[in-house]
Amino acid sequence: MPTYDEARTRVIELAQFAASRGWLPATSGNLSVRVSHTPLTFAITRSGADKARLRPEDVLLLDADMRVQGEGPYKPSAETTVHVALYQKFDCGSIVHVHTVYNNLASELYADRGFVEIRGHELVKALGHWEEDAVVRIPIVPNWADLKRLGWAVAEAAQADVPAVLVRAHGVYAWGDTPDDARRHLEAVEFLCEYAYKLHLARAGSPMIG
Ligand SMILES: CSCCC(=O)C(=O)COP(=O)(O)O
Ligand SMILES: [Zn+2]
Repeated sequence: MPTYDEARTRVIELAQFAASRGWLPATSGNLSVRVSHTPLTFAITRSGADKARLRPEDVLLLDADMRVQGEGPYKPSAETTVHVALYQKFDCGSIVHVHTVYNNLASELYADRGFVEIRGHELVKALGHWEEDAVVRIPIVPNWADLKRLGWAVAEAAQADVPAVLVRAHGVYAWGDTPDDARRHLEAVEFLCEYAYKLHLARAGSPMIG
């Protein structure tokens, strides 16, 4: 388990990676790394910070009741409720949340179905699915304005074998045992959302594509 200082550094590295891809526009997104299991503590970005330019003081140490440990002027992410709900459901070590055009488009396109389905695509291996002809369903939940409700909804929809949940017309939460795992899962889900959306367009434009 990392120390708070190490977890802060990992959070900043994750944010720099996501920002380099344009996945944290206009101060959106929040990122966290677990520091301890029992009791749960984790390092998470402060609310409203520009995640592309995080300073160490923009990453706060919190407990399971979302109380900031230590002194300081900053409030934790407004979406800390989702991080706590996921840490409590899974034994994961890191959670990343980003807003992108393709995860928004895929969530909107398949909102009524409640999931984005990926069939027989190589990149589902990055999500831990190595079986032949794997079918992976990434759940979609409504974008509840009540953030406690959003946290419950994401945790309820989250499946142990698919490390991501889409929030309709908002963004995606992805997680993993380590910050590197969370990052890999995020990259795979972003790729697959773009693929699912473009495949839908291609099929609509050309009945030859099955
Ligand atoms: C300007 S983005 C709206 C809030 C949001 O969805 C988000 O991810 C960032 O919220 P935070 O409180 O973590 O800064
Ligand atoms: Zn958000």
